[in-house]
Amino acid sequence: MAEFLFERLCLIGVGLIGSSVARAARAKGGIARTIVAHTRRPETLARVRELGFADLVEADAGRAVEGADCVILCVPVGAYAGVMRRIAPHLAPGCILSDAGSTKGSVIRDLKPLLPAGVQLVPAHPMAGTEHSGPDAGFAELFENRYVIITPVPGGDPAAAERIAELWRRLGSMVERMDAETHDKVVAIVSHLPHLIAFTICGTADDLAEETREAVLRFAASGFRDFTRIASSDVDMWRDIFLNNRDALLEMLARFTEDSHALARAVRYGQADFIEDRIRRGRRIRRGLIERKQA
Ligand SMILES: NC(=O)C1=CN([C@@H]2O[C@H](COP(=O)(O)OP(=O)(O)OC[C@H]3O[C@@H](n4cnc5c(N)ncnc54)[C@H](O)[C@@H]3O)[C@@H](O)[C@H]2O)C=CC1
Ligand SMILES: O=C(O)C(=O)Cc1ccc(O)cc1
Repeated sequence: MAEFLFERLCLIGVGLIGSSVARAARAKGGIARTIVAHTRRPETLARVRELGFADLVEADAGRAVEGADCVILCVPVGAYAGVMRRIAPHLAPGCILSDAGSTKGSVIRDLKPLLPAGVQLVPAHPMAGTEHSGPDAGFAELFENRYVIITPVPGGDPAAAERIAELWRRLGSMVERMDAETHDKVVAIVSHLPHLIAFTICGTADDLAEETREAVLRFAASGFRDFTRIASSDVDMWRDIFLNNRDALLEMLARFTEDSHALARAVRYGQADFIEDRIRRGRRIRRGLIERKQA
């Protein structure tokens, strides 16, 4: 067996996710002989050097990917096409190009047409994260016991997909395979819609505080506080997710809106059974997650 899974692992973007991959790869060992990190901004470059989770830090994206046998894009999904145009001429034949983006249909749409011959695309999405961003926010244990969804591209090399699966297993994750369309629907309901609701409810409460000139937010109880954690997430990342998972997100929002109207109707007409049933369902789902150690 080879000493390392990859000789040269290049991370394009080393915020929460990219820096956690680097930290976890270092901590686990045997994953990459050399870790190269690319960041655009000079301040981040200096900070990444200081943090020391990469062997090489490179300001030029093209130079960063040269000679890499695995490149992982860890930037907001709206930046993919631009990044790909810069790196494509420098990708080595035999290289595996993967990513950590939260949408998958758009990633395949933006990367596949620019893929050089001999480079394999293996899109992936770690279902792990926090509301924090930037290279200081990452930690080696982030992917431990969390799912990673791989969405292999039609006609892609199964051996390349297996190497990316192996990478994530070695970082501590459980790997599932899914087509991109199913992935986008699943994450629209479990991740993207909850964020949309959190951003919205915070705005609604803020408007109310202004209107009543009362400190509504000062008395925020724990339910609201939980929403504010989610709503404090990174602006660029979430703008790009919403714009790049538009259809699935709008479909889930329409279903949610219908269901919330049904509950509103039950409240209006005093239908206690209906209300109780909805609350019980929520409790059941939470219990299920706790039993599976996902909450
Ligand atoms: N934050 C989270 O909880 C999770 C995020 N993801 C996905 O992972 C990716 C990275 O997210 P995070 O690490 O959380 O974001 P982050 O904001 O912590 O890091 C992103 C990094 O990319 C850099 N960047 C942005 N545009 C760039 C460009 N055009 N060229 C080069 N660098 C650029 C930023 O300066 C930043 O350092 C995103 O696609 C996101 O959707 C996936 C799972 C969880
Ligand atoms: O912090 C949270 O609650 C998250 O939901 C983290 C997260 C954000 C984006 C993803 O694509 C996956 C996980």
